[in-house]
Amino acid sequence: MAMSDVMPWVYVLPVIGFVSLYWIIGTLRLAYRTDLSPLPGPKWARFTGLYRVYRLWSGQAPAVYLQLHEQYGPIVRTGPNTVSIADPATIPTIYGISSNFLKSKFYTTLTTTYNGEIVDSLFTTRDPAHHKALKRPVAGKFSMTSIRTMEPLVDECSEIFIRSMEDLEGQKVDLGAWVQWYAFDVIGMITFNRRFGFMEERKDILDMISSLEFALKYAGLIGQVPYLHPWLAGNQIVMKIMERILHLPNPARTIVEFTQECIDAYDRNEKEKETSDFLTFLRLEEKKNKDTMPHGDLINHLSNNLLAGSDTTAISLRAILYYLIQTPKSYKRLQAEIDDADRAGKLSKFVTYGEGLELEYLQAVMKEAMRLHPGVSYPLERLVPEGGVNLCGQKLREGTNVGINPVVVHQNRAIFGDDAAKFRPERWLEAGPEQLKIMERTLLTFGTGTRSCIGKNISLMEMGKFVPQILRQFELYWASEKPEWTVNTYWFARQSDFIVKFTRGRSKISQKLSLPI
Ligand code: HEM
Repeated sequence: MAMSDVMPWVYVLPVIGFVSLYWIIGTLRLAYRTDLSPLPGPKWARFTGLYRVYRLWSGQAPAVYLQLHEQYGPIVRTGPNTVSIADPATIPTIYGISSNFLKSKFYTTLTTTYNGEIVDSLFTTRDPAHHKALKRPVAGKFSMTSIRTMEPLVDECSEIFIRSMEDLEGQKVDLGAWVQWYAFDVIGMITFNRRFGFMEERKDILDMISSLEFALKYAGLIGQVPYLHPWLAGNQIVMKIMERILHLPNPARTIVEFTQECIDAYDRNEKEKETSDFLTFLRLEEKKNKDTMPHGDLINHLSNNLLAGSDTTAISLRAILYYLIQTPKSYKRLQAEIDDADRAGKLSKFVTYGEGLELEYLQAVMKEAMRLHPGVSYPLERLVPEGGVNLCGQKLREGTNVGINPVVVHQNRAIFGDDAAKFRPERWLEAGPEQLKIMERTLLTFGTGTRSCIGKNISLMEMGKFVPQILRQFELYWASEKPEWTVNTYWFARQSDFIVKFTRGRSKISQKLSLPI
C-alpha cells in the first residue's frame, strides 16, 4: 500500500473522532442540564430538536401540543433547550409589555432578502432597538382612525367577491381559495391601492399563494432546528441553486419584486396621490418630514404587509364561515341579528366597520372562531432573559427557549369551560365582567404585549365588514364530499377542502331566520 493512501486517514480519523466526541458530550450536557432535567416530556426531545421536526412533519401541530400537555402537564420539555408552557398565568411574564423575553431564532427562518442581503422585518427582528426603529414610522398607519379611512379599498374587493358568487350561484365553490384570493386582493389595495387580481383571474397569480405555503412549511420545520437555516434557505448560494436548478419557489422574491413594481408605478403616476393606502401614506410622510425612508425599509414594510396580512386573515375568515356552516344554531342566530339590523336600516350598502361592531353576536362569533382556530398555531417562542425565570414552579436558565401555543391555552377548561373544545360563541356573551377579562387576557390569536400583531385592527375591520356583507346576501351550504375541512399547520393553521354552495334569495331566508332560535 502506498503511503499516500494511508496518510489522509491518519489525520482525518482523529478529527472525526474528536468532533464526534465533542458533539456527544455537548448533547449529553444539554440533555441532562440541571434546570431542565426534572421537566417531564418525551424521551427523545431532550437530545435533539429533530424530535419536534418528526412530530410536526405531518402538519398536526395543534393536536401534538394538546396531547403533550394532556400527557405531561403545564410545562413540557420539547427540545434540548426548548420548553412548551400551557399555563395562562405565565402569559404576562413571557409576553407582557414590560417583559424582556426576546424572540427566538425560529423567526430567522421567516426573514426576506433584498438586494442579496437578508432583511429583518418588523415581524422577524429579534433586536428591540431595531424593532423600535422599524415600528416608529408606520405605527400611526395601523391606528384605528387611519384604518377606518381604508374601508372603501376593502369595499371594492367585496363587490368583486359578491359579483363572483352571484355568477357561481348554485355551483360548488372552493371557498377556502376564494377567501384567500379576497384577503390577498384586500391587502394589495390597503398596501398599494392595487389589486393583484386573484379574484378577477380566479387563480393563484405568480403562484404566490402556493409558494408562500411552501415557505411556511420550511419555516415551520426548519424553525425547530434553526441552526440549519444558514445552510439552507438562509444561504444565498443555496437559494440560487434551489431557484435556478431545482425550480423551487421563492415567495419572498416574488413579493419584493411585486412591491418594487408598485412603488415604481406610484412614483411614475404623480397625480393619483389621495388614497389611504400604505404606500401613499409613507411617500407623503417623507415629503412632509423631509426625512426619506431608506428604500430597503420601504420595501420591507410594504412587502411585510403582504406576507403577514394575507394568509392570517384568510385563515380566520375561513374559520368564521366554517364554524358557522357547521353549527346551524349559531348560523341562524347570526343571520337573524344581521337581518334585524338590515330591516331597521342600520346597515349601509357596504356594511361599515362601525356597523359590524354593533352586531354583538357577530363579534362573539369572530372571537370564538379565532379562539378555536388561531391563525398561528405554533408556540410563540421567546428566550428567557438574563437572571433566569421561574415558570410553573420551575427555575429556567437564561437563554432557555420557552413558548405558548395559542391553541393550547385557548382550550384551557378552567378558563373557557368544560366545552372549551367546542364552538360556542355564547360563552363570550354569558361571561360576567371579571370572567370576560380573564378570557380576553388568555386569547393569543394576535399574540400579546410588545410583539403583538400590529395588523390586528386591519383584519378585524376587514372581517367585521365581510362576514355580515356575505351572510346578508347569500346563504351558504356545505358542499364537500368530506364531512370536515382539512387543516395543515406549519406556523399558520391553513385549511383546505372547504367547498360550499352559495344561493341568493335572502328575503325567504330572512323569514325563515326570524323564527325563534
Ligand atoms: C386575523 C389576522 C391575523 C392574525 C391571526 C395575526 C397573528 C399574529 C400573531 C399571533 C402575531 C405575534 C407573533 C409572535 O408573537 O410571534 C402577529 C404579529 C404581527 N403581525 Fe399579525 N396577524 C394577523 C393579521 C395581520 C395583518 C393584516 C398584518 C399587516 C398588515 C399583520 C402584521 C403583523 C406584524 C408586522 C407582526 C409583528 C409585530 C411586532 O413584532 O411588532 N398581521 N400577528
